Amino acid sequence: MTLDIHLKHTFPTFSADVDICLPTPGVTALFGPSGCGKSTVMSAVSGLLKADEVRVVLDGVVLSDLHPADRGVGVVFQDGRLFPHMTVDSNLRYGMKRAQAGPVDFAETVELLGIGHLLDRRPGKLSGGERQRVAIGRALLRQPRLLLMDEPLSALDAGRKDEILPFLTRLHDDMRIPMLLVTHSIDEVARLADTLVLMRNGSVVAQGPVGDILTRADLDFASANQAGAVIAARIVSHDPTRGLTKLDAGGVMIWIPMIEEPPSARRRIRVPASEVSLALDDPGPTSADNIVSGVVLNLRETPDRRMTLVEIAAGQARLLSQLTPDAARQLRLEPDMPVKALFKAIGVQVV
Ligand SMILES: Nc1ncnc2c1ncn2[C@@H]1O[C@H](COP(=O)(O)OP(=O)(O)OP(=O)(O)O)[C@@H](O)[C@H]1O
Repeated sequence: MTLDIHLKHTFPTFSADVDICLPTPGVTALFGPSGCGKSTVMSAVSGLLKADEVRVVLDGVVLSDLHPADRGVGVVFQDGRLFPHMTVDSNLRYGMKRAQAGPVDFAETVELLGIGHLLDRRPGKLSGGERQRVAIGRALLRQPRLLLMDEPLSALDAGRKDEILPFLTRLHDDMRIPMLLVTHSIDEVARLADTLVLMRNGSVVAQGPVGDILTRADLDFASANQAGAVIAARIVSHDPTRGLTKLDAGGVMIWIPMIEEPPSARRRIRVPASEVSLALDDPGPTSADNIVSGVVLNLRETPDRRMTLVEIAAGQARLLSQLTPDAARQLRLEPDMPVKALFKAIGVQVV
């Protein structure tokens, strides 16, 4: 099943020409610099923007042929936009009035978002994080076919983000509603998205599974020090004596600092490129808890020539290593070369 978006639109100083095909359900992140057209895509999908040319097809239903109110698209904005004169409970129920019957249940949503204790309050008496959770709840209770979230966390400080991210992760895991998420944060992408669409100047530069796109050495994440592998992993076992947990990440065994999750639990990990060193042979005693055998897929020097990015295939996983160009020359790296990727357990982020 897919969500297909075809969009052409020209503003006086900007044009968008976008073709996106996404798997559904799942979370897709639209990512790119300010002004590249992310919100324009969202507005065209919701029908808020009457685009010059637009076709949006969700699982065979041509949404763009429908009136915006009939599209079944839920939208969550940066600032929540709750009705200030209504309690949280009435804000939530407002969404339900126009909704068709659907799988989203009031009690479950309240529980999922942790807002049960807020039902009698008005939005003015909520924190930013609480307000955003209510806004997400209201959008969900409309039983949307598709949920659009335009920088839902960007108005919040780090503490509030940490408060709400686990709820979004649960949304991702528990609800099977396809979601489009605009974000500037690679951390949010790594935590929440399955698919990543990278935009620049009104067009799509790359789209595909998050793990594939973030490890591509030819994209610009590296310049911003944001490059790294995102890998779906399964917990294999714990080693309490070493204080480490072993994960199976696409057939590659990776050690991380011990976490309290039962074996078989699934977690995503992110291995930043800056954490990964390379060697040609087994390095002997080292502080790297992980020594992963792989093969160089490709390498690229960044335009400012300050670093070389090396993409490595290891099992089903892709790793990315960020080296100085000098180190890459010393190793005489080239595609198809076998290498060892070295990184510490504490360098791996569990997201
Ligand atoms: N209604 C409009 N009229 C004229 N120009 C517009 C309009 N809406 C957006 N634009 C222009 O289109 C371009 C893309 O805007 P858009 O909001 O889609 O970018 P964005 O990637 O979402 O940016 P940001 O990350 O800053 O939110 C910008 O140059 C913006 O000025």
